[in-house]
Amino acid sequence: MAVRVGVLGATGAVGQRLIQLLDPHPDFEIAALTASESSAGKTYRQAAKWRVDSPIPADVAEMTVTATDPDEVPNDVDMLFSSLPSSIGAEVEPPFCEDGYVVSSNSSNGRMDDDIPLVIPEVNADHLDLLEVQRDERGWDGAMVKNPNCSTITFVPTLAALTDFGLEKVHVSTLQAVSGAGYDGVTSMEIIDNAIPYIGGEEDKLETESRKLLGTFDGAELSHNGMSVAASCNRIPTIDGHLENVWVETEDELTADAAAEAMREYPSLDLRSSPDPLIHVFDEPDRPQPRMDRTLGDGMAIAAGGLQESPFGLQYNCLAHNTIRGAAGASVLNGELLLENGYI
Ligand SMILES: N[C@@H](CC=O)C(=O)O
Repeated sequence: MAVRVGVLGATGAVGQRLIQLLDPHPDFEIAALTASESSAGKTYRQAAKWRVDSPIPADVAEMTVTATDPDEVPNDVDMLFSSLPSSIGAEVEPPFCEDGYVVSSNSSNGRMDDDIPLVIPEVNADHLDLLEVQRDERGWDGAMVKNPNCSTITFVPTLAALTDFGLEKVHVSTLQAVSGAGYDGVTSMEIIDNAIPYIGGEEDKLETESRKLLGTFDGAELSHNGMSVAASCNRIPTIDGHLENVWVETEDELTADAAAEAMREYPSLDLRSSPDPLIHVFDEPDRPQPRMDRTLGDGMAIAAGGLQESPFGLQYNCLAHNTIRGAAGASVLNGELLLENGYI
């Protein structure tokens, strides 16, 4: 039987992607939609300005949107997918967990908290056991798991494939699509014929989240990975798909061929939304490209290419669909992991 789920922040860009992915999902049934007070009481069709590239699901369109409040969500809803703005997430997600809901959240609040698992299932599924620590410390009946920021998700799986070589220093420069900023994020006058070499708070997310994701959990505490990471983030006029240029210095010698093999062989998981292969490595020197490669693996694969040895270590490019693998798809995948591990 499908698990009844709710979407918190259902009218926003990631909320809409969540609905697009959850509506046909055989393990989940959308049973609650929440948004701001101004949307409460409206049908979803009235409340959301639907902009996803497939029709609004007919059954979801007629559902009534409620306020984002535990008292408004039916008790038989077992899991919540959250894509709230972080300031609102920080305020309302914990009360849902106290009330017994299991929350898979894309919101950035709490991602770096010691007792909140930050998870990419194919990379660090074992960090989910941190939920036992979380429940002990917070006294929650529910639980909270976070997925990382979209630009972090794009490069961390490629680093995970290289950990056996001993990661020491990582430099990453991003070319991020406009959808990452949300529908009203950058105006057309700002971004057409332009590139903006600043995305507020983004560099810190890449630098800190990557070290948490590649850290080790000993059953009680999580130690962050000791590698150093420097990031530089740029907004460019693509719609979807974050492209990143990466340089990695390792303890052991790392050739481009060995890196390509490690990435190609990096295992996927037996979860519905996990693609196989997880990392698609291109031999063509001009790939991956956002428009051509962002939908690999239904938007859940990581693409890599341009692997070469450089004076700053291994150099390569990687790409992921930022609103699918980098946001809504990441939360759904964490939901599948929670389900498989008996948290629902
Ligand atoms: N913070 C990211 C969101 C991911 O798509 C961005 O600004 O691009």
